Amino acid sequence: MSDQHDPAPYDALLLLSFGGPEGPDDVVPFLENVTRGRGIPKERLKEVGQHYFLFGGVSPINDQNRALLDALRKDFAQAGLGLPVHWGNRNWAPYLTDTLREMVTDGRRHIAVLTTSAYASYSGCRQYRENLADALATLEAEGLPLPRVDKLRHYFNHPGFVEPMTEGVLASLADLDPAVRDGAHLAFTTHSIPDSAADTSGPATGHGDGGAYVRQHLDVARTIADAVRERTGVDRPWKLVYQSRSGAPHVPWLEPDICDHLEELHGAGAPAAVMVPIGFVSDHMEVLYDLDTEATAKAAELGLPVRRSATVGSDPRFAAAVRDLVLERAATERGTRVERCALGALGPSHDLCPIGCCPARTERPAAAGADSPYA
Ligand SMILES: CC1=C(CCC(=O)O)c2cc3nc(cc4[nH]c(cc5[nH]c(cc1n2)c(C)c5CCC(=O)O)c(CCC(=O)O)c4C)C(CCC(=O)O)=C3C
Ligand SMILES: [Fe+2]
Repeated sequence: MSDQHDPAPYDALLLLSFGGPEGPDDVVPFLENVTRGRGIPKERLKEVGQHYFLFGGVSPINDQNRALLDALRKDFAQAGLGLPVHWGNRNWAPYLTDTLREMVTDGRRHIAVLTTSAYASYSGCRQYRENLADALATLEAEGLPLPRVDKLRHYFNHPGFVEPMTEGVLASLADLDPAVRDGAHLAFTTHSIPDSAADTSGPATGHGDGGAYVRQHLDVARTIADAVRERTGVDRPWKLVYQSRSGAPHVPWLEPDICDHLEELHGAGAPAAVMVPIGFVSDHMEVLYDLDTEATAKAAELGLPVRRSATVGSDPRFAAAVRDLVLERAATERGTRVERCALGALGPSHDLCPIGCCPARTERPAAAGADSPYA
């Protein structure tokens, strides 16, 4: 971890997230926000709406972000870091534009941004950068001073993100019947995205073959599988699989789906499986419905014992990792050399997305990258 304690030049941290409905009346407008201009079939929207209604129209994601905010504030205070932490979303209140306006009105001028997506991809990275550009354009039109916004690097391989998940897998294994524990397979899971989006994820130099999105997930999966093998003395088979597919059926998305994978494992005689949601930062609806409800029901139907391991959520080690990322980037911005923590084989990700990183289908302004129209 970085031993610097100076957040300068930053005067605030912005937690930038997805947002979710907080009651039944929010569900349809939320889904309209998410899918505007994205060509999602009506049938899929109806189905996803039902997932939310099953939980009273409330996504857990907002409370999980509130808990993360608390954890970050507590961690920063304990470390003597006088950095205010704010929160804004892409798709629901508190909206990013409103939060950024408030921050600027309060005098914030150089803001570090943490997104609740740890990996490269259009949805997890550039789209947030586009949201930042849109918000800056609004403030500009309102005649407000523009802050500089710096997006913190992808943290998929930061020990504060990976290690709590490794412990989660160990806990899930311990929770399985000893008779099936050693034979349990590890099914690492993440959000499916279109093949085309995966292939163009990350810097242009690494495009093709699933791009940075797949490579980064494979690296985390291997790191966790290796650590679990070392800690348990058992070498378990593992695979990276996908969930939460949407889009039109004729468009190829990353496969296999977790449910198909469970079926295949069962067919091949696997005695049990642990589903490890490495693609997600908290137990939001994609975890609660797609894994804990749908995939778990599928496993029960098959008679395959499964457990779903924990996401980092507001784990204090994750909060400390965020502090490390802020201080690391602050030191870099000041021109100081600094240690950049990373597990696995890929090394620390870039600070500034290069031109052509995770391109959009239709090019739009994106902030906090080499192609940003803002300083
Ligand atoms: C890579 C990725 C992440 C992980 C990174 C990250 O965390 O950012 C993620 C997270 C999330 N996705 C979420 C919800 C939804 N995603 C949708 C649709 C889509 N996601 C996509 C990708 C991702 N999504 C894509 C390519 C689409 C197709 C439409 C498009 O190209 O934009 C839809 C529309 C209906 C549907 O088709 O499912 C919904 C409702 C929630 C909130 C959950 C809650 O409420 O608790 C979260 C955290
Ligand atoms: Fe999504």
